[in-house]
Amino acid sequence: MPEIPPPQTEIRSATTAHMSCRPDPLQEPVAIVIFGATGDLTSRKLFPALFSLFAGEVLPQRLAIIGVGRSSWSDAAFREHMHNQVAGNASYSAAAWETLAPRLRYIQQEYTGDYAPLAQRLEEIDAELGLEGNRLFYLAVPPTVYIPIADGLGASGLAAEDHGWSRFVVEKPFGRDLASAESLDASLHTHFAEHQIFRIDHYLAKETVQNILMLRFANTIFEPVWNRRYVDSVQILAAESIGVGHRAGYYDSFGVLRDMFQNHMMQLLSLCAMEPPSHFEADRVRDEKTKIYRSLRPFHPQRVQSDLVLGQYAAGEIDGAAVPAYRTERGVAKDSQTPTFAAMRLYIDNWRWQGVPFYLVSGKRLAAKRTEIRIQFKHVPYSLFRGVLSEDIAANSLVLGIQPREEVSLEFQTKSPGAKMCLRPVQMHFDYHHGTAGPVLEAYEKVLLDCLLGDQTLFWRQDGVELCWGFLDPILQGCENDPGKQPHLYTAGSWGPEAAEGFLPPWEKR
Ligand SMILES: NC(=O)C1=CN([C@@H]2O[C@H](COP(=O)(O)OP(=O)(O)OC[C@H]3O[C@@H](n4cnc5c(N)ncnc54)[C@H](OP(=O)(O)O)[C@@H]3O)[C@@H](O)[C@H]2O)C=CC1
Ligand SMILES: O=C1O[C@H](COP(=O)(O)O)[C@@H](O)[C@H](O)[C@H]1O
Repeated sequence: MPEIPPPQTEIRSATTAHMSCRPDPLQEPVAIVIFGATGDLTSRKLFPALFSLFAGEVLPQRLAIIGVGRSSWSDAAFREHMHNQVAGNASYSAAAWETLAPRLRYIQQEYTGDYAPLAQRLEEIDAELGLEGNRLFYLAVPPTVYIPIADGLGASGLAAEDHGWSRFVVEKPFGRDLASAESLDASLHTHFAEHQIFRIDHYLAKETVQNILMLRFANTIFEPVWNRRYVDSVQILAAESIGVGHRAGYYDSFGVLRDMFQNHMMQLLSLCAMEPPSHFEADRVRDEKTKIYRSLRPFHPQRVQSDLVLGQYAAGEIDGAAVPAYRTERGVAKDSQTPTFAAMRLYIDNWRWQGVPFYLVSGKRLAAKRTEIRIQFKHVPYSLFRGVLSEDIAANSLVLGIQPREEVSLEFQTKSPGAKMCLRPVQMHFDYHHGTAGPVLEAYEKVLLDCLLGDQTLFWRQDGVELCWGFLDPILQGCENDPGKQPHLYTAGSWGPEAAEGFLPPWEKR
């Protein structure tokens, strides 16, 4: 008998048109001013991304990367620290470093202090390097100092756009509830106009996340079935194997709902559920996302019990290594009730999605790092193979893999070769990296590039931020005021608490 080929079909790239996807070199001179330059985000993400863009000849030649912080670092210490962050990277080039290093400067600054000396120093660097007054202020600092920094920049004239542009980039969290998000926004708008404010969600810069809109709206075959008639459920999973690390102080007062759901999970949800915008343009795209947030069915108190499972990791093992319980992590309260896991079933009250459950699941210290979106289609309405097939016909699913592999796979049924009518589930599989002409931009490279281009398409707009807080606030209050809603413990290295099993079946096969 001939050997049956493996049940996997690979799709190859049909064209090399994506060659033109390499970013165009930026011409406009700029000073990139990073507040919190001595911190974790700058070291691990921002500087490596900037270095990679510079080595790839995307950043302009007339450039300064200016670290700002309370620590008394010198330019030399800043350069040495940043060099250590990139020296071992694949994109490292000694020649690029030699060219970039003189463009790195450090300025000591109290965040609540007088910003006149900072403004003066920026003027001097600007004049020295010919930066034409363009400034990107990136806040890689704890959210408690967002407002003092905005105030300082405003008071010293650095928010004004009289000579060149001035942009203000903030990391999440944008507040910790609706009221604080509104008040943060009001403070920022005292000094900056909306077109100057870039609210980052680095998930939007991940390749496969951007691909959701391309897949849906650059093809005709998916959209006709992308609705309640054919879709049984949509499952959005963002699983992490890491714990809270050095961020316990922040995390223990925020928890998974504020840390992952208010932002990344809501963005993934809206990209899957939104209507096609009339144009791929920042406000048209964000208008459609906003409509989804407005259509979220509110969580009544009973639904906090039935449609939400919270968890917190207990000690366990991941990849053969022992992992401590959340409550024993440094910086976490010994009796902490902060959830590190949540599984939520929500509904979108509009014509397209009426009755279709969306399952959102995210947690730390789970069995693996995996972010994916599964569009689970309905079963065939009627089987003409009854009595012929011994097994049930599995429903189709389309899986958009975001991490660790960026891929798309469609699962469907075929006949197994042979004399009998036997089912064979197969996958059509597209690996995002297959046939790619150039390196895929890392998320922070894309974020920084778009900030420099002034393109807000992949950034939050304040109405979306507020609508998502408006949806989550009653849930958070319901959980925090209900002693019966304490998180279920789950073993680190598992797929979450047993109580969540019904939310994203079947866990073990993932
Ligand atoms: N790290 C990450 O992976 C991610 C971080 N973020 C967000 O980015 C921002 C920065 O995060 P991260 O780099 O981890 O933060 P860090 O805790 O490393 O702090 C960054 C810098 O801010 C200054 N700083 C620290 N604590 C205080 C304080 N209480 N008051 C004033 N300044 C302080 C310090 O610089 P100095 O003392 O020199 O002034 C520090 O180096 C946060 O808003 C975070 O939520 C978002 C996504 C991922
Ligand atoms: O914003 C955050 O995201 C990370 C997960 O990001 P990823 O790109 O590694 O998936 C998460 O660990 C962190 O708690 C959260 O603040």
